[in-house]
Order: sequence, then C-alpha cells, then structure tokens
Amino acid sequence: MEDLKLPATLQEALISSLPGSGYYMPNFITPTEEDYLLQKVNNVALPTWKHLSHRRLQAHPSPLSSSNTLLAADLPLWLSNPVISRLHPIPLFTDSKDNLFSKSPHRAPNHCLINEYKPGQGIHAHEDGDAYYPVVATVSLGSHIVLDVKPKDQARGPGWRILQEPRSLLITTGELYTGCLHGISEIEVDEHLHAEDIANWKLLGDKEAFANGRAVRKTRVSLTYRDVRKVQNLGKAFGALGRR
Ligand SMILES: O=C(O)CCC(=O)C(=O)O
Ligand SMILES: [Fe+2]
Repeated sequence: MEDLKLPATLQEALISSLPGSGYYMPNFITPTEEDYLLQKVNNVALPTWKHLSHRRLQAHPSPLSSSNTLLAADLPLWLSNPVISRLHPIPLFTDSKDNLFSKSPHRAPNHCLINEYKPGQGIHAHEDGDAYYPVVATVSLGSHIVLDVKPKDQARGPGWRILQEPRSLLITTGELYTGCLHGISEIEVDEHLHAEDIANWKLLGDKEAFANGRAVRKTRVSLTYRDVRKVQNLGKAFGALGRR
C-alpha cells in the first residue's frame, strides 16, 4: 500500500517565506496515481493538444471562449478523482468548516489546464488574470520543476523560487496570485537548489534528491485546477430562446 501523509489542515502546508498565500504538499498523489494520470493525459486524441512554441497544452472540459466564459460541463472523472476529491476535505485550519474553494464562485474547480514541458521548455513570466477566482491548485507529474515568482512591483524585491517535486501539489492564492508574476525558465538543469534559495525547502518530501543542489529535468506535466468565474449553460440559453 502506498501511504500518503497529507497535512491535517492547509495551514500546515503554508510556505511561510512567501509574501502571500502559497501552500505546498509533497506526495499529494501516489506513484501509481501519477502513472494513471500521465496515461490519461497522453492517451487523449492528438488534436486535444494545443501546440505552443515552448510547451503544449490541453484544456478540460474545454477551452474558454474569447470572453473568458466556460461552457458548462463536468470535468472528466479522472481529473476529479483523486485530486479534487482529496483536496476537498482538507480544512483551512483546525476546526474550520472552509476548504480552499469554499469562497470561490462554484465552490470547486471547474476547469483544468494541462501543460507539458520537455526539458528546456518553460513559460514566460505572466499572471493568470481575473477569468479565474484567484486560486490555482497545481499537481506536478513526471518531473520536478522550479516555479519563479516575482512581485509585479519590482521595488518589493527579486522574488522567490518554488521547487515542485513530482506528485506534489502547489497552491497559489491571495497576494501570490494577484500581486506577483510566475514563470518557468527554459533550461534543462535546475541549479542552486538549497535551503537558502528555495522558498518551500522545509516542506519538501525528499530533500536528499536535491542534495547536490542540481536536478536534471525530465518531461513534466502540470494539472492546473481553477474555478472559472463565468460559466454559460447552453441548455438554459436554448431554453430561454424557446420561450420567446
Ligand atoms: O505548469 C505550471 O506549473 C504553470 C502553468 C501556468 O502558469 C499556467 O498554465 O498558467
Ligand atoms: Fe499561470
């Protein structure tokens, strides 16, 4: 049996050295679940992938419209379970009735963007913007990667580096979502992986794997779960037309 040791509350997973709210949980899924999810990601029909110059991506249940609206549909079961079902019961803090998505418009993620990066690929510094409620929960599959975070206001300093191990969950919300940019550099080897350089060092699941301060990247897939604010229910839209 592959045992998971999840924190009892989100507070226990807080990356305390960051300016706003970031949470990190190593080993959020098991190696068996990681294999299963990678198989699901890789077995989609080829046109599901959108090819960008430095990564490729899938959007589930579908891409957003040009007005950032999601057509109402459920996430596929393999994206809900085990990730959302495991995150849902974790309270914000002891005795809290709230979880990560309690205050989001749909009280749960309704969208998942899946990115794939080969070694040497990445994503330029950007913000995710207000199409989404400001919470992103990201599961990493297949490889570690380093997320670079920097304040939009450069006067507030150069920023932070978050090391995401394979099978980990990273949550960015609050000031980290709204006040910072995030990106992944286009390199094949991550270096300077030390306690002083990595914001979530204390929370890592396997510090030994980074003992020499460097790690060669493999292909990494990220499942990024969000709650899209605007959802359009086509059934209802057609119903309204029919009544006219
Ligand atoms: O792959 C990641 O962890 C980050 C992806 C990202 O920033 C995005 O999809 O907006
Ligand atoms: Fe992003």
